[in-house]
Formats: sequence, C-alpha cells, structure tokens
Amino acid sequence: MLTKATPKPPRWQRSNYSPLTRQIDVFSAAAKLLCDLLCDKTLGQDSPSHRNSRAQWLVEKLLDLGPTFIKIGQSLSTRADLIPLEYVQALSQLQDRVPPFSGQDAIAVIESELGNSIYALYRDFNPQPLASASLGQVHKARLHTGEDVVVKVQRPGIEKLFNLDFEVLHRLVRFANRYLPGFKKYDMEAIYQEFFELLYQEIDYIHEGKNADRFRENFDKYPRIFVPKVYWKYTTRKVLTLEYLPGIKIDDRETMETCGINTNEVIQLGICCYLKQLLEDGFFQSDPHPGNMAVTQDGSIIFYDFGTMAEVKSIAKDQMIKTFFAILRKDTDEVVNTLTYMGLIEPVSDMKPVKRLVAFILDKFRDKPIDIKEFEKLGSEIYLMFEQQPFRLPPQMTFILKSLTTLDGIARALNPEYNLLAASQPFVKSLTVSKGQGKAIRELARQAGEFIKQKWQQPSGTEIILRRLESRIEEGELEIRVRSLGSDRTLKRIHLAIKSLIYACLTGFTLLAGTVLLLSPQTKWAIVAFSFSGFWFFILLYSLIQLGIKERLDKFIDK
Ligand SMILES: Nc1ncnc2c1ncn2[C@@H]1O[C@H](COP(=O)(O)OP(=O)(O)OP(=O)(O)O)[C@@H](O)[C@H]1O
Repeated sequence: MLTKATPKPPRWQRSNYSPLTRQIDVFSAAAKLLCDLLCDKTLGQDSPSHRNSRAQWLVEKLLDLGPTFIKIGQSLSTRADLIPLEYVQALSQLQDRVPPFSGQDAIAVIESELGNSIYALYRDFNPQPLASASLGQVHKARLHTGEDVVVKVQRPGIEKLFNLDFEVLHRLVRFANRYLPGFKKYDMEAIYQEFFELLYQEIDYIHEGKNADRFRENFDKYPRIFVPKVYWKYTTRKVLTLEYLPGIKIDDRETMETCGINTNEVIQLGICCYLKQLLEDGFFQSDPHPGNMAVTQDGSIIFYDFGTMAEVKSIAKDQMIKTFFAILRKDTDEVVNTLTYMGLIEPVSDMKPVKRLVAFILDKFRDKPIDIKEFEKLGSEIYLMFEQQPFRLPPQMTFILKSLTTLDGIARALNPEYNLLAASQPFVKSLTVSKGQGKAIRELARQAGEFIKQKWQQPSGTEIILRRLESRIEEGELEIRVRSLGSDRTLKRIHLAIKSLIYACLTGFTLLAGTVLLLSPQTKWAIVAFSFSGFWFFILLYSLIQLGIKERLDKFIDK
C-alpha cells in the first residue's frame, strides 16, 4: 500500500531544536542579509528590481525562521519610514504560510488550560481547524447550552519559542549597536522592545477578549456592526471561546453580488466605521486585513481578531471639524498641531521637516479629493523624503497608513471606482455641532470657501516658486550650503575608514562563526563561514589600500 510521505516539520517546530542551533540560524540569516546589502552598496547595485529580489529572499527566509520572524516581517511592512518601498511591498504579502497543528494537539492545549476533558467542556468540537495562522488556529464547537462557538487555540510551544527568540534577537541588536555604526540611527533597542511588547500581547487571549469587549461597547449603538461575544468561562491566556458569527469574506465581491448585497453600502459602512474608531474612539484595529472582517447576508460587517489594537488620543468633534476645514484650506500648521496632539507625530525641536512633508502631501491634493491611489503614485517621492528626514514616525501613524491602504485595497476590490471622500460623507454629516460653536464653524467654512475661490485665480508657476522661495527665506528655512573642497575630501576619507571598519568586523564575525561551527561540529558550514571570512578580508585589504592612496593623494593636492 502506498502511503503519502508526511512533509518534514519546519526546523523551529522540531523538539530537538537547540538554543545554539537557533542562534546560529538567526545570526547567519542576519549576516547573509547584511553582506548582500553591503555588496550591493559597494557594487552600486541599487535598481528597484534588484531590491525586489533581495526582498523576496527575505520573505522566504522569514517564513523559514517561523512565527517570531513572520511577525517581524509583518510589522516591518508598516514601517515605510524605516525600509525601502520594495521591502514594504514584499513584506506586505507575507502570508501566514505556517502548517496547521493537529486537532489532537489543539485538544491537549484546551484540556490542560481549562482543566477538563474536551467533551465535558463542549458538546461538539471539530478537530479540523476553520482557519490557521502563525500564532494559533480556530476550531468550530458547540457549548452544552446549545450555542455555536469558535475556539481559538494557541500554537503549542509558541511562548517558549518567543522567549528563546527574545534572547537571540537581543544579542543580535546589541551586536549591531556595538559593531555596526550605521544601525545606531534606527534606535534598534526601542524598536525591539516595542515589537516584543506587542508580540506578547498578541499571545495573551485574555487581553484579546478584553479588547473585543471594549470594541463591542464602542459600537453599541451601531446595529450594522457585529463583534463576537466572549465566553469568559471558556477563555484563558491560550484559549479564547467566541460566539460563532459566520460571514462572507469582505473582499469577495462575487458572492456578495450573488446574495444581492450592495457593495457600495458595505464600503461606506466600513470606511465610516473605521473613521469612528480612529477619530472618535481613538481605539482601532491596526491590521484590518480581509481575514479580519466579514459581511453578513444583510450587508452588516462582522469584526474578528482584536489581538492587535492600537490607541491614539481621540479628538473632540469641534477639533475634528477644525481639522477637516484646515485640510481644505491646506493649513499645514493646524493639521500638524492636530496630528501632534493625537500622538501621531512626535514633537521634535525642529518641526520644519515634518511641516514640509505635510505641506507637500496637502499640496498634492490641491485640486482633487483625497484619493489613496494618489498616495501610491506619490509613493516613491514620499519614501525619498522619509529617507532624507531626521524623524521617525510613531508606530500608531504607521498603523494608520497601513490600515488606510489595506482598507483602500478592500474597497477597490469591491468597487474600483469608489471615492474615499464620498464614502466618508455619513461620518462627516454625523459630526453635529453644538449651538455655541456655530459661529466659529461658519467662519472656518468661510475661510475654506475663500481659499477654494482663490484657486480659480491662481498665479503662474514662476510666481508660485518665487512666493515659496520668499516665504522660506522669511522663515529662515532656506539654507545656503557652502561646502569646501577640503571638508569634502575629509568626509570621503572618513567614509572610507568607516567602510574598512565594517569590513574588519565582518571578517572577524565570520571567522568567529566558522570557529563555533567547527567546534559544533558542522564542518560543511564552517567551510562556508571561513570562505566568507576570506572574502571580507580581501575586501578589507582593498579598502585599506584605497584609504592609503587617498591620503597620499590628498597630501599631494594640499602641497
Ligand atoms: N467568531 C467567529 N465566527 C466565525 N468565524 C470566525 C470567528 N472568529 C474567527 N473566525 C474565522 O477564523 C479566521 C481567523 O480568525 P482570527 O483572525 O481571529 O485568527 P488569527 O489567529 O488572529 O489570524 P491572523 O493572525 O491571521 O489575523 C477568520 O478569518 C474567520 O474566518
């Protein structure tokens, strides 16, 4: 009889996976990535297609390294302020391609967490999962009281793996901070702490249950928004029992149309619901991917997954209206003030670069309604500005950008012609104004009207440039850069010296890795590491020779 060969479990899932092997796997992946990036830089290989293939390699490597690294990739995909566009795009497609675990393992977790046998807890339990992801999987079940539920079960051993990776990654961050000067500017220690805090929250289902309760309360008066009820008696840190609320996947236009659901109404409901989360409640689902929302037969929206919620300071309605008109008037200062108040922009001593970026974005939408597709077109320009600016976006802002682009993708899947401004009308209309504020609002509306009228009598392009130059000189913002030849040469020498230092570190690091591997004993890998070491040594020699020649040349010119 032919038996189907069972696929080998990934390395990180094997019981004999030692901390040392994990450390070697992680460090060698990081070293390869770094070497590739340095090689590209040295050889000037910086085309988008080249970056794209590097990004694809990274996606495969993260999948191979397992849940912690899949999550790192997913959260990096929101950090447009830290990594290049091609990486953002590749990492956004990082799906949870982790194999499900067996129904028996899931039952074992439930029984040990809830302290009873599975059929004492549930009348029925389907061992075949409904869905599975990197951190857990979802099973359908029925309570003895007759209610249909889903049971979300955490992947066995995930906490142990996180604890191990917590240590390994800390070592890697400390190493990078110490020996790779280029990494200092990224504040890796803070990013690492931020990341693991979120990760540990995500594997605490009690936290997720509380978030679901809070979210449901916020939408108490919205009959078309559904949030599954939490069955607290059957919930622990590793098991979450929720009311079963099936629905059509939110980007499945065909099924919705077959069921006679008006997709434009779904888009409107989704966008208004998101604006309420963001602006009124200050508590929003930071990862609204299509698997986290569904649509009922009557076109209502169901939300699943409250493991990754983000918080911002909510703003009062009058402040919202002020900001709305400020956007219409392209009033950069007012918009920046509101974003800073909400904690979406970090106040820094020099706010000019931030204001320039906001003004740039507002300016791009001078004549058209805000359309996220425009953001895509602007993508490379904005990314370039991010690269040049000395500021880092707070994570909340990156969550919002990511959520907006994901929502936009879902809305476009339902109706490619949809318009964000039109879809948000019901929310804007819901901002009723109290009596005392009427006068101020009328004044703001008048100013916005004046501004829009002025657009018909716009000055010529040259005039605009001159006016901008004038105002930038007035603000003391325009710097005249005088660079002396001497300082340029010194800078080049410093650059070369730093490069040599990095090559020396890489030579030492690969030599060390080779020695550790030889002692493990992993002779094959040790040879690979030693060959890398030899390679970096030659690059180091070449760089040192260049440095020597440069110094002699500079001395000669100075004479
Ligand atoms: N209460 C529910 N009723 C019906 N189906 C549900 C319910 N909760 C979750 N599901 C189904 O299970 C899938 C995964 O759920 P959920 O997103 O909560 O899991 P997850 O492990 O956090 O996954 P991911 O990390 O990919 O978001 C959902 O897309 C949905 O199809």
